[in-house]
Amino acid sequence: MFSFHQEIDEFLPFLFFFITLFVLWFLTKSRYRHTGIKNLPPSPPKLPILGNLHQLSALTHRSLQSLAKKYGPLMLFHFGNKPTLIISSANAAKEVMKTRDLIFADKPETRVARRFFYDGKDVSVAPYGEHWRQLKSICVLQLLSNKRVQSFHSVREEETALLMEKVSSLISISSPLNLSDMFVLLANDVVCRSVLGRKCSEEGNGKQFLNLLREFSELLGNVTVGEFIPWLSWIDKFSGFKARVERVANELDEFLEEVIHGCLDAGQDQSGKAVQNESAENFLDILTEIYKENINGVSIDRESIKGILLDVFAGGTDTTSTLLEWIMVELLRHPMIMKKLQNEVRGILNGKQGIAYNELEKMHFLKAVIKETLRCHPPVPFLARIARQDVEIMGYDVEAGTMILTNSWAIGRDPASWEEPEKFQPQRFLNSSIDFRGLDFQLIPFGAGRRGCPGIGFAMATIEFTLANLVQKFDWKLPNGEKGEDLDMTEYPGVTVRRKKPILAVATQHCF
Ligand code: HEM
Repeated sequence: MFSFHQEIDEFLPFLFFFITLFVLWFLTKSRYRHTGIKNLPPSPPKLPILGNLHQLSALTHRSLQSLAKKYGPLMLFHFGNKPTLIISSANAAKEVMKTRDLIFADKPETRVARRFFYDGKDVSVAPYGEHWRQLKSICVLQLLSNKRVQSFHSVREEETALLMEKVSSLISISSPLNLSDMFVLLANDVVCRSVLGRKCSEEGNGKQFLNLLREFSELLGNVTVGEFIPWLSWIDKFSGFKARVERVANELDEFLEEVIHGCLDAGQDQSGKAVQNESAENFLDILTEIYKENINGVSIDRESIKGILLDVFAGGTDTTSTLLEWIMVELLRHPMIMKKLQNEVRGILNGKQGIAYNELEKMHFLKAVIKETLRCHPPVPFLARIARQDVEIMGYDVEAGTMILTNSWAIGRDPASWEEPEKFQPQRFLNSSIDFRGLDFQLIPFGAGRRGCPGIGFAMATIEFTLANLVQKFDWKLPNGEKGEDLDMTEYPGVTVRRKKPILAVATQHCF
């Protein structure tokens, strides 16, 4: 008989062999479970727990551009332990938003976005699927199609005329004009009148609404530790971030409830309530009809209505005003370009005051100025997506669930796509077919593919018309003899990146 010790002695080599096998199997398995893949994009070194979060500055588009110069146009980041692919070249963007658009048709669900957009019940962060498709097609057909955009022509004319009157009236007091504030008001009045048939800014809490939209953009663009490392979310509470999100979300909700109250609860016009609509059927009327009647089998609930309204108010206000602001900043920095633009616009209009849309079509330099501004200052610098399955991009493996951030700001300044990318040169577009509608991936300020912006036509109609009026009727310069080259170009972070300081300018009436 073997003693116990003898048994152990003989068994030990076997035990050792099996343990080694098990450890090897476990290590291999866990490695593949974590990466699941063979060829990952290059990554900057990361810290435990934080991952690469410490490498981001408040102006994330800039910090990621610098890192892309070192690590290449596809970089794998970890926000906490969340894998995030940063795209910084036109070719890689095309892979994501064209070649494999369907795989990347989902949007990341951040806590802040979920809170603001009623758990993805709107268009912009809704998961890809039937609900999103229905809401997006309602937005396009009922508000943003060419036909609808043309039907709001008189709204744009009236609001632009008001802006011109305001500029004229302020010239006499010869103090600088705050163009930033004027553009926010103009963009918001145009979108509110098109959507609701009335101006939000003229209602009791209208001014507060504009401030709320600004704060909303700032909070939505924030990268917080708690978002990516849930057990550290107490930091967001401690810093007051969570409380700010709650306050802004509640105040926005209150505002949206008030806005739709007239249509949904007060029996529409029958009650003779104090809701003054300009047209019998505006966008909100259509939304509420669908809500009540389930028209054509489409159904939306009250939260979806609020989500869509927030999409179009935010999409139509902050982005449009930010772009107008950057256009004027660049024109004031480049007086020769301003002069060339004025010559074009004044030449085509030949002293005439009103501007017809077919005249805008002839203003090629004006369109080039807008494109060049969108290249240098895309108001929304990141296009966010989620990989819905494992996929390969440009030879690299990307895991399902990876967040994709396409840095359209960096792509617009990529020397591989643009000559002298840091220079503001609208003439580069004069003999070029490159456009911003999502087909030329070196210029994607509106995104591209299924999740691309549906508001391009709406935004461009306002921007072209306003810009043509501003440069036709007035001459512009910086206040206090400030020189263009000294203008502070510091940006303010947010989901929309605008200039940190409002743009102040002095206008003089042009004599025809
Ligand atoms: C200069 C003006 C504008 C800019 C720069 C802009 C930019 C963008 C960008 C970058 C996206 C994300 C696209 C992507 O991920 O591929 C987007 C989405 C969107 N935009 Fe705009 N936008 C502008 C004006 C507007 C306007 C005027 C509206 C409506 C009134 C609007 C409504 C939307 C909506 C609803 C989405 C979500 C689309 C989806 O997820 O399917 N935008 N916009």
